Amino acid sequence: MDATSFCGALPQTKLPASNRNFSRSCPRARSVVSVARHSSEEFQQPDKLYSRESLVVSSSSSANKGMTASGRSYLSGPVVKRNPVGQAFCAASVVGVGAYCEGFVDSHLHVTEEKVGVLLLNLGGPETLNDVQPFLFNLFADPDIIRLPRLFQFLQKPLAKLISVLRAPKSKEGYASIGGGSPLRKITDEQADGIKMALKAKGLTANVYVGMRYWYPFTEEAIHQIKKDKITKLVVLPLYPQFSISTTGSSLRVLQNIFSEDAYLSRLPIAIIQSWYQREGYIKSMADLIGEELQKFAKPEEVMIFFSAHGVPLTYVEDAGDPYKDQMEECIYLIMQELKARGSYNDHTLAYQSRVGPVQWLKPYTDEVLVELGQKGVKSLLAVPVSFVSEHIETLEEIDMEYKELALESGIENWGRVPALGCTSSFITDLADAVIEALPSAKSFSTTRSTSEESDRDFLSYAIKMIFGSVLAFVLLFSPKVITAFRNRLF
Ligand SMILES: C=CC1=C(C)c2cc3[nH]c(cc4nc(cc5[nH]c(cc1n2)c(C)c5CCC(=O)O)C(CCC(=O)O)=C4C)c(C)c3C=C
Ligand SMILES: [Fe+2]
Repeated sequence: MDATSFCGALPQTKLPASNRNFSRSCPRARSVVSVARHSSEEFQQPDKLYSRESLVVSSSSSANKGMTASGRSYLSGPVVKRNPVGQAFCAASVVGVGAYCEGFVDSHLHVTEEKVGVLLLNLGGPETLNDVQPFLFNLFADPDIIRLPRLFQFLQKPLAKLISVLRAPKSKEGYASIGGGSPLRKITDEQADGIKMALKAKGLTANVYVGMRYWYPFTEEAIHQIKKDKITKLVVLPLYPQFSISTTGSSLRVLQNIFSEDAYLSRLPIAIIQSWYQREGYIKSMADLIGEELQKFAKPEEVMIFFSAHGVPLTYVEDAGDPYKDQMEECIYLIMQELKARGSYNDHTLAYQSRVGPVQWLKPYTDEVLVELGQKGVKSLLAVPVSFVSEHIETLEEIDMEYKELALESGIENWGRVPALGCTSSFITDLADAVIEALPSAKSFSTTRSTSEESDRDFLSYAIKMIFGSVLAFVLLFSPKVITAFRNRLF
């Protein structure tokens, strides 16, 4: 077995002891987790900004509840901006990334009698060029990707059809250049096998399922199988380290819809790991990969580490309270702290890639920063994709081809790229630990009901949002900028 790979074979060597989490040493984080274990209601804040369909979302760390990030208090870094999103996924338990499992042995012994399932959530990608347009349709038909006010939601599908047809030729070119399809399904299946084996090696037998948001195997198929297998406890693990409304949030909304309408599923104890970007195992695995790539440069200490994250539209963060940007910044901070602890003091920067459409996205933009760095005289650059843990079109085509070419044209002479984590064994082991830590907090979906007062408040905020949203959508949809964007094929 490849020393760094956990996929494809049972581990030969003794697995490392359960990875501690960065937040473990933080007493505050510990108390957060104990709330998560005993009362999911305390996480629910129904008047928060992101509750399109009263889906309540939350990242699992203390950082997302407006506290100083657990990792930061541990490392005594700067304080993170308070984030407005801090909600639990309905009645299901939300698990702190640093879930502190006192009495784990008891819980563990108990869970061995259960039929445990792990559901990995991911985006999905077209497997052939013929899949590209329908895949894009599914993506743009998602109300968490194109956020229309309720009044205009009847336009969602026609708009998705239009944008997917217009964008398909450009996307097809991209997929053609990486072999004719997305590698996402294969890699995610391998990660699922790896997690299953890592869990087994830790004494927990579990079925691991893959549920994709926009392509096969769809989340609905995975849930169908979970029901068929009569799973008695489920851990939901999105394969996005950081939470975004557009990724984890969207997949959880699908789950919420399915679970709320099914008697068996609504009683199934479920734990959701909303984000895990500050887990020690993840941070260390990222630092390992960066360290290895740095050594390939003639002068590693002179290399600029360039974190490139997938962007989201600015309104997600500024208006809808998406914690994505804060979590991303904290994640980069933790990785850099880890590198410093290992003696690497490289300069670093963070930029956002892959914007789509005419609206403003998180800045700075990757392409613009690369040009600026080249102009400023940076000669060696190591690109680090940081929002996704598999190779995909945006690493293989956008970074490896487009951005590399742009960087070299802009004066950067030495280019490197850190591979995605994929099946790196320390990473897979850490995800398995996250599952084990989450398990005791599983709660059934049906244990909490919203009060009538909450419903009233929801209705009021819905009415306000609908009125303002409609006006905004009208202005946006028919603005010259959007019309120009279509003409210029920005979509
Ligand atoms: C954390 C990761 C991701 C975020 C956040 C995200 C938001 C987001 N994406 C689009 C539009 C597209 N994304 C596409 C592909 C794609 N997106 C991610 C990840 C995130 N997206 C991945 C991993 C992939 C690739 C899957 C694969 O096939 O390998 C595409 C299709 C490709 C293309 O045509 O460029 C689009 C379109 C939006 C609008 C958005 C936030 C609102
Ligand atoms: Fe995307």
